[in-house]
Amino acid sequence: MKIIVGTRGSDLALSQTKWVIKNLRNSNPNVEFEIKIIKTKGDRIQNIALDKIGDKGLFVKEIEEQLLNKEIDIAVHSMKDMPSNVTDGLKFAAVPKREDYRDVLVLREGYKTIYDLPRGAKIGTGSKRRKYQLLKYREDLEVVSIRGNVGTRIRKIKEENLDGVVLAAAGLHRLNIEDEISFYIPTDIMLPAPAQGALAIQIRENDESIENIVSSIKDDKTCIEVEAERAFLHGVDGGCHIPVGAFCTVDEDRIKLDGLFGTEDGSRIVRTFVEGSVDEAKELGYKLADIILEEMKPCTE
Ligand SMILES: NCc1[nH]cc(CCC(=O)O)c1CC(=O)O
Repeated sequence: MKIIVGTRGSDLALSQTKWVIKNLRNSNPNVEFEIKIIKTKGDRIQNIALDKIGDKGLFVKEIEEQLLNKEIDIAVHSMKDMPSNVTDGLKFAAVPKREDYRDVLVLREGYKTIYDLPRGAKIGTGSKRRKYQLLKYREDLEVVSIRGNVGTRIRKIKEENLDGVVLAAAGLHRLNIEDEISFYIPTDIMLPAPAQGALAIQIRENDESIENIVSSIKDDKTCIEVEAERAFLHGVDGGCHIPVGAFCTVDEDRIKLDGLFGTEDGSRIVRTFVEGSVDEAKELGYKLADIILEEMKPCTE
């Protein structure tokens, strides 16, 4: 049996796809895997800020089409890039073990932590979630909008004379460039994006044989975390034009889910949490969304 695995062509996308295939091979030694690189709209448009393109699933649409057309059998994405509405005819197979969930700072030479940054330091990020949480913590910082894949964003520290950039730890770990990380931002300062560090393995809805193969690399704890965080994302109807963060921790049979949601201009940001049983991960995500939306109400009416 041969399985065609579709992915974007960025270094990060390829390294995570190879990681998935390596793990699938271990538990399915008789299956052959082949990588197919697919270019998406998000890869083609490089010069516009993501929140200005305003298109959910910018990095996934072309890949999903090939999955539906059976040109590929599996698609590997970063779960945090996946829109909260699932596409008809497709589903996510079991989620494998999550990488580091945290956001990190990559700083220019001379700075080691967020506490070293001088007044007015220039930090690059294209994400409103990162921007408004940074400013909430340190309103003197200057946040500069940047885009591009991980390597490009790190190069921009020198090219655009920044003091640092915010990135996901998971990306740097997967690219084996964790040496670049200066500082892991604690979650009380910065809540990660829903499902940050987790992978999405997407398959056709009724493809049982592929589903069985993929389920061999399922991680139960990650599945619970992702379920809760993405239910929250769905509940607030978040996309990349709005600041949304979520982070679930599992402790035996209990879970705690932190959520953050704000207005597009960052004038209001609400962060709170709920706790409950691991059996109600999804319900807790929606419950937290309701609580936060209720708290936001006075300013939207
Ligand atoms: N938005 C792009 C993107 N999608 C997934 C990751 C990192 C890996 C992950 O979170 O799974 C990144 C880069 C980043 O945010 O620094």
